[in-house]
Amino acid sequence: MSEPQVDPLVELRGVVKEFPGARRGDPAHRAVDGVDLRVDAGEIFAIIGYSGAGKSTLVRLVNALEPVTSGSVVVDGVDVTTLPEKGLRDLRRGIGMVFQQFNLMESRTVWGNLAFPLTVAGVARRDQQQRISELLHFVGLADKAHARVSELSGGQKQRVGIARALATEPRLLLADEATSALDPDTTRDVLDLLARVNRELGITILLITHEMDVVRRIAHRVAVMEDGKVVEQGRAVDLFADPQHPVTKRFVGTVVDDLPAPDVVAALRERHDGRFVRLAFRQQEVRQSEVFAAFLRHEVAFELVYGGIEEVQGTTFGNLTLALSGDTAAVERALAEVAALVEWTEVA
Ligand SMILES: Nc1ncnc2c1ncn2[C@@H]1O[C@H](COP(=O)(O)OP(=O)(O)OP(=O)(O)O)[C@@H](O)[C@H]1O
Repeated sequence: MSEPQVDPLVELRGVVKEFPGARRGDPAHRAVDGVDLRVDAGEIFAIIGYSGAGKSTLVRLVNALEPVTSGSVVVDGVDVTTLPEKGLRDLRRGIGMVFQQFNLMESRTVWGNLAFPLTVAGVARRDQQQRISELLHFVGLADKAHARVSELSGGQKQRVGIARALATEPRLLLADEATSALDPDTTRDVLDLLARVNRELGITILLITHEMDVVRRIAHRVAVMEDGKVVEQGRAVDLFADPQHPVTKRFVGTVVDDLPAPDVVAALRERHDGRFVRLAFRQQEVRQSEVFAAFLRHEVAFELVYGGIEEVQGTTFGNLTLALSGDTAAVERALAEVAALVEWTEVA
């Protein structure tokens, strides 16, 4: 079955960005190295990579804060690499930005921070009132309108940051490490808010992060960057279930326990007899109960010693390491049946 056609909102083709070397005569530094990327209207697309991978530079090319060295960047049907000044202003008005350090006017009130982009966009004062009030309700800060930003918590500041980004009704939101300065609970709240922005307002979100948990929680699709290149991209569920590139595997490993480390296995062996096998649950259709029933039918005792099941965009997957004990032949028979349901590997 072919996927339904969705219009791309952002399309990068063969994009290269070089910065001049630090000293004269130094070779140019390629921060973005031949990137092809397509963000569909209505989705949450994540770019993940370690520090220096080129994520921030890539995002700055999308809103044309930096010119590309070569390649094309098309946003909402317009090639931004050739836009004159007026076109750039229109482009940026259609793109909301959310930053790691919030970039708010700290000494001004929440209201003042939200009024600013509206004034710049030429929205009359009486219309600003209505819009700001809607925005504050949407982000859950209706009672903070007249508080100074400096009095707010980090999570509240980021809510203001998101409200400000939404003020001029953009089609696209660029979020650069929007939750990296926040604690885990606050991160969850802010990610929930971004998911609502996407779902309820229909705004496309391109976010960059170095945390796979952010991807797991809200991204529909993801691109993994290393050394300026996209090394792997696809649906978030597919990348979690079957990462190919070593960098992707490392990122997925931060969220999903893969195999217990050798010292963990050694410690587990002191407490558990029998064979250790790892079961890889990769599809929603495979129910754990069916797998466990196979062991029970063959009178094989099992104990879960490591791993866990995660959920990504409604699909469950994960790895469970079991200690199996029972008659050797019975264990073999049970594993033969289990192999028809899930992939299993011996844990040495
Ligand atoms: N204005 C600039 N001049 C020179 N080099 C730059 C400039 N901006 C970025 N770079 C270099 O380009 C590379 C990619 O940087 P970039 O900030 O895009 O990476 P990143 O993946 O966003 O990492 P981080 O999360 O640390 O910001 C780095 O080697 C960086 O030093």
